[in-house]
Amino acid sequence: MTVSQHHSRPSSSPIIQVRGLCNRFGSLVIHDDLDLDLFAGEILGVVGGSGTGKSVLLRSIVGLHTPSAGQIRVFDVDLTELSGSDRSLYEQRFGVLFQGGALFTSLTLEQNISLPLIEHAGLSRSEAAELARMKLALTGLPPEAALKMPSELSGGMVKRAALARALALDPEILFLDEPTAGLDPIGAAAFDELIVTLSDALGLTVFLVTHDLDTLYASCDRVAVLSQHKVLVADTLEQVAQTDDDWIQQYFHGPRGRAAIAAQNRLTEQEPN
Ligand SMILES: Nc1ncnc2c1ncn2[C@@H]1O[C@H](COP(=O)(O)OP(=O)(O)OP(=O)(O)O)[C@@H](O)[C@H]1O
Repeated sequence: MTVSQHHSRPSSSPIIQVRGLCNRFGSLVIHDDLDLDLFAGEILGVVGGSGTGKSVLLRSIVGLHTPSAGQIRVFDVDLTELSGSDRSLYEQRFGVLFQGGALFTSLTLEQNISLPLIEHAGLSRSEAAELARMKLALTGLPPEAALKMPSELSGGMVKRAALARALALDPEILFLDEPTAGLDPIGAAAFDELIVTLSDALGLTVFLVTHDLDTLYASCDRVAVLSQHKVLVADTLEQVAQTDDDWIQQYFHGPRGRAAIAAQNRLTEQEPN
């Protein structure tokens, strides 16, 4: 059984519905009438060539970028129509892991994770510290990591700490922007597995922007491909890989694609029946 087969299949109710999304920067059109659904409980991998607007899509959904046009319905509410304070109540149900982790370099890991708990959940310093240590343990970090500064950690540990911070406020939807970028293959595989385990254990829905084919094979229930300013296809890996599109064919069936499929097949063969 592969890691992804451990994961439950998506339910039928979309938790996020993006409709007619348009994003332009001056004369540069990024998204034009883009539609996308994210289903409760699924891990959706979002891929596409460089500059196709994967990060802009993520930032539009989580409220860090105001789209040029379109609707973003989350939990059945159109976030683009809400005022700032109403919107931020919904946004607290999101956890976001940015590229590079974005931890405060002058704070220990425990302080980094305590911060949102003190600011948004109104916890005392000691309550927040206790919960922060629990979140760090959840992401597989040893207890002594709590008092370390980000600069004292390996890249993989920084990612785990940033994930712990994204999970601080018990989000329902986790957004990950290139979570395995910069990790070695072993660290990346361990991080993929952690995402699947946490998604299952915590009932998280995951929106995962990646270039990493191994991540798609190991973690994702569905894959959405951004191309020609839209979501060209959003389906299971097997279906997407068969789509008649130049970029998709090169991506899935080029040398790296073939290597990822071969690695996945070897994993499947090694598993006990
Ligand atoms: N605030 C901004 N102002 C102007 N242009 C922007 C802004 N944000 C993004 N862009 C442009 O929008 C395009 C899409 O950017 P985005 O970062 O979403 O691409 P991506 O698909 O995530 O790319 P990559 O895979 O390289 O990370 C790029 O051409 C980028 O330069």
